[in-house]
Amino acid sequence: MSGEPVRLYNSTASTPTQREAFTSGNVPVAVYGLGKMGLPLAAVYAETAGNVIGVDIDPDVVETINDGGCHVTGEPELPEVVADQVDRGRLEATTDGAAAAARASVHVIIVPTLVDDDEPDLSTIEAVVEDIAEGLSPGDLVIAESTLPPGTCEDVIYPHLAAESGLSTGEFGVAFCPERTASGTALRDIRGAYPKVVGGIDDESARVASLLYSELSSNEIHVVRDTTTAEAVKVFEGVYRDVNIGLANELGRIADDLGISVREAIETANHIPMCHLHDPGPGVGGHCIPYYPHFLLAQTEDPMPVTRTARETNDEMPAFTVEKLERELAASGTDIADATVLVLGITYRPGVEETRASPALGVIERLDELGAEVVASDPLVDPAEFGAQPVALEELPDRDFDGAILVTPQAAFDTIDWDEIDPMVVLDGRDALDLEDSHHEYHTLGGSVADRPKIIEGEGNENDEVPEYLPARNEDASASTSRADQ
Ligand SMILES: NC(=O)C1=CN([C@@H]2O[C@H](COP(=O)(O)OP(=O)(O)OC[C@H]3O[C@@H](n4cnc5c(N)ncnc54)[C@H](O)[C@@H]3O)[C@@H](O)[C@H]2O)C=CC1
Ligand SMILES: CC(=O)N[C@@H]1[C@@H](OP(=O)(O)OP(=O)(O)OC[C@H]2O[C@@H](n3ccc(=O)[nH]c3=O)[C@H](O)[C@@H]2O)O[C@H](C(=O)O)[C@@H](O)[C@@H]1O
Repeated sequence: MSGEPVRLYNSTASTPTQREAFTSGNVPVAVYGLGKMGLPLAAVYAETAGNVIGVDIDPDVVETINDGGCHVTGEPELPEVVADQVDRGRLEATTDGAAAAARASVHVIIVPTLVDDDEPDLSTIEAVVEDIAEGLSPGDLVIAESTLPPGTCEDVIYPHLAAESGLSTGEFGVAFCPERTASGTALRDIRGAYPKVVGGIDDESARVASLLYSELSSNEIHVVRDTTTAEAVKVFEGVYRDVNIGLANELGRIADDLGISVREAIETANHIPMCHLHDPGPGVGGHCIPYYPHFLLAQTEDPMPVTRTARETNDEMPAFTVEKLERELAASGTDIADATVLVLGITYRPGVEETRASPALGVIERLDELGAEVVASDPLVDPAEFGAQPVALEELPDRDFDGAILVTPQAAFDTIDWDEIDPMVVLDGRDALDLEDSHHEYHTLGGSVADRPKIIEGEGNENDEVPEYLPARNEDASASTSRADQ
């Protein structure tokens, strides 16, 4: 970088000149939070603009990155990109957020927004805002990528930055540009798997953020009216998922009453575009989906019964799962209080080293309450840290279990030779095992798609395309019907 940092907010330079300044490293970018999302984001900023200062409060994280290492696991290509960008001096890390803020002219917030007793916890966000404010200069842009309760940028971040920095609003910009990324595909997602949503506290903030993300991402930039709308987009995506998982779990729970495989019915129903039923399971984990509904529930007087009930349904699933096993054990003459139960999978999703709100925690807790001896296996975390006795997969044939619950289908579980393990009652929470014909008593949550629908090829419709279903926003039903007949 040559000389003073270039500051883009309120810049009068031409757009090509501003783009050139950004991509040639003259717009230093500070990224606050170098975790599962922050490090991939910092890496893509570095490969795009070549002048990134990553900030994390964890000195081990900072040291690892400055040594060219990568502490985030399960992200293809990330270790190589981080090593290369650090080696070329395009990415560095520090624990000093204020010093990083003083050097940067774009500040990106990607630290956790958690929930404490169903109330959003913005303490981490506010700590980062304090750091940024110490180094904020006229012409800077602050971008929040952490998922936030709608209204946070406008009511908390923007005024807080102005008050703490002494700058007046209009001298610096704030934008909300949500992180639409899932662990395991972070680089692909950030580089453009999905359109990038941009909401500015003012038009100039939206302009600068759009310019930056049109360089980072190959996908469209969707500019919405303001930061609150952008915050709502992200939270709504998460609430949509939580509500639909709640519906899937509610349908899965009546599989036995209906005497069907609900999963087979779901897979078949999902062949039409107006149906996108999700998967039943033992619960909803991670520090995102279980939290996002509370970002709305906590800030409206409206009871929001659909959102609230789905959240409650998902929260009940770990206990429901254990009580289903309890019933099946009792039916085979075993009292769960005298049982030894194996729990397979503790992280919230396969291959992701994250246990926050994992259904396994509720499963272990409920088994414990019922008096069972709980043994568990997970290749990514130590079960002993979660109240279960660890067991290695190779030991399973030598152990005596009354029951087992599969919570999270880690890839390593494919190596289990179930024929070598003494018969037990198995409850497969994710339809991940194939034990129908084994010597175990096998049950699932919601049935199995082993009995997939038989598809008999048709002649195909005239234009061989699945007809559009949802009428476009401004079209009336007749127009859309005629479209559907096309
Ligand atoms: N994990 C995911 O799948 C997605 C997460 N998000 C959003 O991104 C946020 C971050 O998620 P992850 O990266 O998964 O979290 P994470 O827990 O993996 O990483 C957070 C990092 O921030 C650091 N940190 C905490 N306080 C800090 C501070 N005051 N200053 C600087 N660094 C600090 C921590 O040391 C940690 O390294 C989430 O809370 C969510 O809002 C959005 C999309 C996907
Ligand atoms: C709307 C949406 O799909 N959001 C994604 C989600 O990713 P996340 O890593 O939280 O995983 P997830 O696939 O939603 O799973 C969350 C939890 O829900 C469970 N789950 C998921 C889907 C399903 O049909 N049934 C089900 O029980 C999973 O087992 C897991 O315990 O949340 C991310 C986020 O915002 O943090 C987001 O970027 C991702 O795109």
